[in-house]
Amino acid sequence: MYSINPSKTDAWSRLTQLASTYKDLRITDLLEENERFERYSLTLEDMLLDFSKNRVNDDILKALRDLAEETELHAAIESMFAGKRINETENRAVLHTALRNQSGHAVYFEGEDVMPEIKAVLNQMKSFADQIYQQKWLGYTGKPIKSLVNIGIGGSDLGPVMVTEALKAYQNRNLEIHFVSNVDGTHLAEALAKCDPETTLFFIASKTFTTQETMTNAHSARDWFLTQAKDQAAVAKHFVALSTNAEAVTEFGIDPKNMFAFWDWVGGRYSLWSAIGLPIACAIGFENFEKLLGGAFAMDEHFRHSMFDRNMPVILALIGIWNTNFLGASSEAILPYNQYMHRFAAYFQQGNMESNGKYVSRSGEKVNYTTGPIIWGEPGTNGQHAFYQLIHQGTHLIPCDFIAPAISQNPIGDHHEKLLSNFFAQTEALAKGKSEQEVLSELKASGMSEAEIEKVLPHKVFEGNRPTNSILIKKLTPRSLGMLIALYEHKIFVQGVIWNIFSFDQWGVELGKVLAKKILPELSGDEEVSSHDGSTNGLINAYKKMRKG
Ligand SMILES: O=P(O)(O)OC[C@H]1O[C@H](O)[C@H](O)[C@@H](O)[C@@H]1O
Repeated sequence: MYSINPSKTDAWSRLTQLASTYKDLRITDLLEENERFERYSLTLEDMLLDFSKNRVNDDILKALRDLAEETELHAAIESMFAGKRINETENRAVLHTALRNQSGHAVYFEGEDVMPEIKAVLNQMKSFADQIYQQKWLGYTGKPIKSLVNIGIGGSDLGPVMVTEALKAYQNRNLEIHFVSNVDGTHLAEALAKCDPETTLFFIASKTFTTQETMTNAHSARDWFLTQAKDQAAVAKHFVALSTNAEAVTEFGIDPKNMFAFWDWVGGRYSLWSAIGLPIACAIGFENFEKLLGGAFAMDEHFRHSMFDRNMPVILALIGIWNTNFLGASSEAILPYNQYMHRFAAYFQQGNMESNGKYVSRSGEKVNYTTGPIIWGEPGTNGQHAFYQLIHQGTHLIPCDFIAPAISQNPIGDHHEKLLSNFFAQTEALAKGKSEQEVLSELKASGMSEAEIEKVLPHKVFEGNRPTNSILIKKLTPRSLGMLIALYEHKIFVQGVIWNIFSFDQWGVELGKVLAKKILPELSGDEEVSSHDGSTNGLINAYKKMRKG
């Protein structure tokens, strides 16, 4: 892939100038512009993206689009969809979009259409998911499966957890689903305490089938199962594997018939669309899983074919770049006003931070600009009572995405109106703030003394001018969720292209893994350890003393 330093482009110089020309741009003034909302919002099906509450105007947006042109975003998009090996440091293509390609057209990788093998796995998933969803799959004693346990971590956990939680309204409630990711035995123990081996099905989800946490949990789960079942042959009815590594799956003892394959051109954090999505399909039914894929496909088409000025992922990405590189934001909050979406921010924490948390450019040099922001968030309104204080009055600029469905799946009294009134109020408050004059007249009207007013006044003033995007969807359905996820995936992709980094590798997670492997044998026995730095030796030796009880 080509390497273009964005900071050397004409657009970047212009954006730097614009940041100084427009340093006093106020969102409230911008919102006075004629038809700002109409011009600064986009719709796709039932999804509305309002980006009008940002510190951007037409000049800035134009320069941002020029930046996308100069960094050859068009070509990059085509390279991804065309199955080029854009993940260069792992020499892999990036084709999660093929997994949800419902166009009926071929997708080629190295001259071969990948769609037949994708369809074959989807069919295998369908027939399995149907049996689980309809509770026709029987365990070794003839009882139907009731508990589903997904054992996986990172991309083999966060996507399935986030989606099954988000789509709980579609779940077969006779099934219980548990997710075990942490190698902390507590995670497995607590899940197994709710399960009966006769009616439990384990999904061992690992792209590589070598991840320490997952394999440890998988072996312990199998031991737990066999303690009761006592028959190796029973494993076939209770363990399935979701992986790219057929050899390791067979070695673990899972029947190849019970393996659901995917391919090395599916990145872990982009894998919920693949066999990794099997627990989702089992929980909500395969038809709903297909609708999820369909929503993502609709966003893929929009992303691939829309002009940059009408392109939701591109707009979100460009505004993010403006906030990060020209307004100095280092973090972004994702705030869904929907309790079902409580793992959405955590999911995109991995999506963003593993993808764009890189300081080395595509040509191998250290970058001279900021790349991926820190991503975090919690559902509204809970966050309002926890961390919004800092977003409103802290010293950091934290651009926020607010997401909400118009229709609740649980319409109780006026809960939803109350929820939505907070959703609208927060973006308004963040933009507008509260001036000294407003606070002053309020305090005067309350009858407060001059001295008291002087004391509290500065604390009650809100500068405002905090940028937000609002995403409204009609209802949280498999389709709209699919669209939303793909929207953020493509935003991350666009930003990685412009920042000139490789978004699809994750070498940064390796070092700690390697060191942990080295330390593990040192933890057995009571001998003092001296092979590390003073702090690490001290900690290990203190641990050895403490564990004696
Ligand atoms: O699916 P697996 O091969 O078990 O990998 C699970 C996870 O672990 C790795 O360390 C990566 O950081 C993640 O991107 C990946 O999703």
